Amino acid sequence: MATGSAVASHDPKNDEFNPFLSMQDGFDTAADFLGLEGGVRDVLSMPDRELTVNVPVLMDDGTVRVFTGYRVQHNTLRGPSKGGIRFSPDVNLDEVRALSAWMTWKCSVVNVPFGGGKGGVICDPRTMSNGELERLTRRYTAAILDIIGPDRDVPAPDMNTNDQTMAWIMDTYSMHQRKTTTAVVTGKPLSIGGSRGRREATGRGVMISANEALKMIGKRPEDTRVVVQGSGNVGGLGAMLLHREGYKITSISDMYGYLVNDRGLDMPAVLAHLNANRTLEGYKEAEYATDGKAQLELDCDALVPAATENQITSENADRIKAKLIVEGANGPTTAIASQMLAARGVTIVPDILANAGGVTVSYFEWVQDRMGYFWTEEIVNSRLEQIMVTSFAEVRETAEKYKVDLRTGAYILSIGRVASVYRMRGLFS
Ligand SMILES: NC(=O)C1=CN([C@@H]2O[C@H](COP(=O)(O)OP(=O)(O)OC[C@H]3O[C@@H](n4cnc5c(N)ncnc54)[C@H](O)[C@@H]3O)[C@@H](O)[C@H]2O)C=CC1
Ligand SMILES: O=C(O)CCC(=O)C(=O)O
Repeated sequence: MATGSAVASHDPKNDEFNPFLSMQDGFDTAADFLGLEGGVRDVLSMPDRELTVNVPVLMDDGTVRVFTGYRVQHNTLRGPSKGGIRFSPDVNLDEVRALSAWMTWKCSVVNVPFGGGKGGVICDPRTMSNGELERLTRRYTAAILDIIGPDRDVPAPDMNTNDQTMAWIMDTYSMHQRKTTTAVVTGKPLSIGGSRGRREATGRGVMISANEALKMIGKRPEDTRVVVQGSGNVGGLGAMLLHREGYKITSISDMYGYLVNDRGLDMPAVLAHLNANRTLEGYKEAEYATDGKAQLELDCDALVPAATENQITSENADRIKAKLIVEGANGPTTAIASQMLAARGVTIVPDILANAGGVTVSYFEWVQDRMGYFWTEEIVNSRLEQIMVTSFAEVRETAEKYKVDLRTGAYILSIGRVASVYRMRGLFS
């Protein structure tokens, strides 16, 4: 069997920015600490299954365009694969492979009974109408239909997809099954089997992780100035919840620019402005700037990258001023940058822990759909808090035991759990 590195496109100049290689760097380090034997190591370092589809979509102007999409299932040892679907012009197979592997480790860190999967479609949703997005979503769903399902692989929202996208997926799948099957996706609208609390869950998990990290480094939310990159589901709602908790959000961005106010932003007002205008620009109570890269280097106590991969790299790691980074996005810090920051004593709460609130409440949604019995928001939030706090403590204990940073601790904990299931189930021979 080939090793995982054989599947990643290898280009020495761009290796730092290949998310799959970044993921493998963390995997290899943890596998060395765990002394993982060859066969288990090989099988866990590469995806179980990769599906590429090219789907024709009727555009509003009467033409037909073909869109390429992927669904990668990294691992199903602990349960059905689980993970979001993103729509973006930057989607590529190595990215989806990395994201699917991170889902395996994430589900294992928070100990929910899923493996990891991820999907993506190369498209620019900003230039597409609602009708075009619906037709694309339905054709993509039909193309991956054979490999998804409540007991196989359960998609969810990610960048540029939302509860409406999940409703279309659920409906398309259900039409083909000839029965309503709500548990095929999570992150759905409440009226069709969504869970209370799922929309805010990833941001809530980021907030809980920040609270736990502050306890660890001996700081209080009121004394913590936070810069947030991204103002979508994770960044926007995460910033709102941090603000409510007493943190001072001094800057927030979207893909076009960022706001700064050293006295702290009024987050409800910022999000109301963003909802009304689709841009942060024009918000009166803060400065607005467009050089997004400079935002990450602003003076602050904590940085929450909640947009996309490869934002903190060997290029800017030395100029990052934050002493705490809570990774809302998947893979925002490259492996090299992570080492540079660790050497400077910066604490990083890694993505597979910090943003695991989303998949945790997705798990709750899947359970509720299968029971046909729905929980109150208080129950969802308190169970989420319990899982996040326990997982943080377990990652911290593992990191202390092996004398490593939190990222390596999280990888050791999660890969160790998956490997033990692998040994318990036995090899198919
Ligand atoms: N939605 C979810 O439940 C989860 C999402 N994530 C991860 O969190 C990240 C963000 O996802 P969502 O908030 O769901 O996406 P989203 O589409 O709701 O929001 C993305 C935000 O990032 C901004 N953005 C995109 N590229 C940027 C750039 N280069 N610089 C600055 N801002 C940029 C966009 O303008 C937008 O504000 C992704 O890495 C995703 O994989 C992780 C766990 C769960
Ligand atoms: O809610 C889920 O199932 C997965 C969300 C996701 O894609 C992620 O955690 O990166």
